[in-house]
Formats: sequence, C-alpha cells, structure tokens
Amino acid sequence: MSGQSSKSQGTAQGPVIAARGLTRRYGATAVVDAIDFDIARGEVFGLLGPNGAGKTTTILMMLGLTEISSGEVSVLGFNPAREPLKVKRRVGYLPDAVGFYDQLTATENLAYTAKLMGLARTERARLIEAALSRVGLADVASKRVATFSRGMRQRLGLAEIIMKRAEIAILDEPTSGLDPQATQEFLGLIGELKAEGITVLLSSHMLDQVQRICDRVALFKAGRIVLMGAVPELAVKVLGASFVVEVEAEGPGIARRLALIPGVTEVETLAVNRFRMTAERDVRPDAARAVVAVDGALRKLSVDEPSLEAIYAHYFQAQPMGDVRHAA
Ligand SMILES: Nc1ncnc2c1ncn2[C@@H]1O[C@H](COP(=O)(O)OP(=O)(O)OP(=O)(O)O)[C@@H](O)[C@H]1O
Repeated sequence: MSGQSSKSQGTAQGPVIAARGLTRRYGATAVVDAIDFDIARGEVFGLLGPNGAGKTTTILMMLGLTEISSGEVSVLGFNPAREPLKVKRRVGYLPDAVGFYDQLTATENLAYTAKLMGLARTERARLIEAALSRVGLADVASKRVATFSRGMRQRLGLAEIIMKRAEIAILDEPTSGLDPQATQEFLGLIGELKAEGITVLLSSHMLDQVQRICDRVALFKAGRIVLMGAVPELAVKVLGASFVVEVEAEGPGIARRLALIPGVTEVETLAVNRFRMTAERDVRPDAARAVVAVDGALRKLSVDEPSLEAIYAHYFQAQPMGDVRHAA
C-alpha cells in the first residue's frame, strides 16, 4: 500500500474522496443532484437509499465510468474525468455483478488482471497467492470460476482489490444474494480492509449490516444526500434521541410516568406492560425508579442504540418530500 500511497496526491489528513456540487443529468433530469461529501482515509462509508436514488451513478462518476454533468469529485487527489486510469489503478471496484472469465481458474483470472495492470511479473504469483489466501480461496485457486458460488465470486473480487493494493475499495451491494454465513465472512473481510487503512465505500440496502460496519452513512433520495453522518448523530437528528430503552413492567400508569422522565422523547407501548422509550441519555435508572414509585414489578430493562432501520423508516415516513440537504 505504501508505495502506491506515496504516488497518489491525497494527503494523509485530507479527504481521500471529496465531491462538490457533483451532478449527473440525463436530459433534463438530474439523477445525482449537486451532492457534496468528504470521505476520510480509512473510513468505511455507506451509501444508502431507495432504488434509483443515485448511488451507483455517484460511484460511476468517482471511477470515471460515467460523465460528470457539473460539479467535481476528487479521488486521491485525481480528477476521475480527466485521469481515469490513475484512479483505476488505485481504487478497487466490486460491481454488483462481478465479471470474471468463467473458463479460467481463480489464479488465471487474477493473473490476467495483474498483467493488464502492469504488475511486475516477479511479484504477480506471490501477490495472487497472498490475496487468494486472505479471502479464503487458496484451496480453490485452480478451480474454474464457472464452478464458483456468488459468495466465492465476491471474495475473488475482493482478492483482486487486495492484489492490486488498492487504497480505496468501492463495493456496490456486496452482500446481496449471499447466504448468512457468506455475508458474515464477507463483512469480516471488509473489517480487515479497514484495519489495514483501506478506505471502503459501499452501497447497500442491508441496513443492519451497514450499521455494523460503517463509520458514517449518506442517505440518498432522488439524487440528493438528505442525511449524512454517524448513526448515533443521525439518531439524534431524526429520532431526537440516541438511546432506546425497553421496559417490561407491571403497574398503574407506567407509560405516563416514563414519558415524564427528563430526556425521554417518546414512549411507545409495544404490548401489554411492554414499552419502548427513546431518550437523549441512558434513562434506565430513572425508569426503574418510576416503576418502583408506583409499587410496580420490573421484569426487564434494556438499552440499545437506535437502529439505522428505525432512522431510515422514520425519515421516509416523516419527510415524504424531505429535502434536508447535507444535514451533517
Ligand atoms: N443511462 C441512463 N440513462 C437514463 N437514466 C439513467 C441511466 N442510468 C441510470 N439512470 C437513472 O438514474 C437514476 C439513478 O440510478 P442509480 O443506478 O444511480 O440508482 P441507485 O441508487 O444505484 O439504485 P439501486 O439501489 O437500484 O442500485 C435512476 O432513475 C436510473 O433510472
């Protein structure tokens, strides 16, 4: 990684990707509409949003694979529209459907890419072997890719990114169509990329997975970024709270008493004697006192971070015409 980092123009502290007013129009329609964002080195950044919101088009502009109508994006200090090859050399891209040669083996596929990339012949075998072993494909290195499952193809895609020692990995819906075990393994590999300082940008509809692995997310809607930040920040912004406390308790007027606790923004009755509170702080001690105060019986008290799913659902329900641009 270090050899390539020194060649690129992105500074150690500055963003590795910076978009300003980035726009893509088809005819009169802006499918990506003047978006701004910065992504720091080593960050795992999630692009979220409904189908057609503009996530893939944004990715393609970063890679120089589709025209930029106006605005700009800088990737490791390069302009992908003017220097697509410099970007391509340093950025790994795993599209939704990874294209490999089915009749070639895993090793042969990587060797082909390595040659195209101009990797030194003496280095190729070692890099390919190390990359395949990193993603757990060493045992099937000599098998034709035609025999690979989707999970194995996805891992081969990551091996290619590792082999080329990319500084940034861009993954479009990387876990869609994977079974739960393959998903877990793949998320683990993304965590390893992050641990090595590789910046990861991924688009996904799997909100629980995104919440687990992403440092920050951007929520796209009709070509615009309507929310951006870390999940706890977004929880405060959208739900007005960063804690979810669940209470199971029996006693008179408990819901009303819970709602009176300072810092509680909402109390939902989930079932008889089951309540969910959203709050600005961890209100468990106050909730316990509220139950005891009415001689009630406390059965369960738990605290959690609000889910990205709740934020997403709340945002789209509460703001059908939402246009809180660049809210972070
Ligand atoms: N070549 C094209 N010509 C016209 N419109 C296009 C073209 N490519 C994409 N679009 C439109 O741009 C919009 C954004 O598409 P994009 O693929 O970026 O969305 P997305 O957020 O990645 O969606 P998904 O979650 O389905 O992958 C869509 O309305 C799509 O129909």
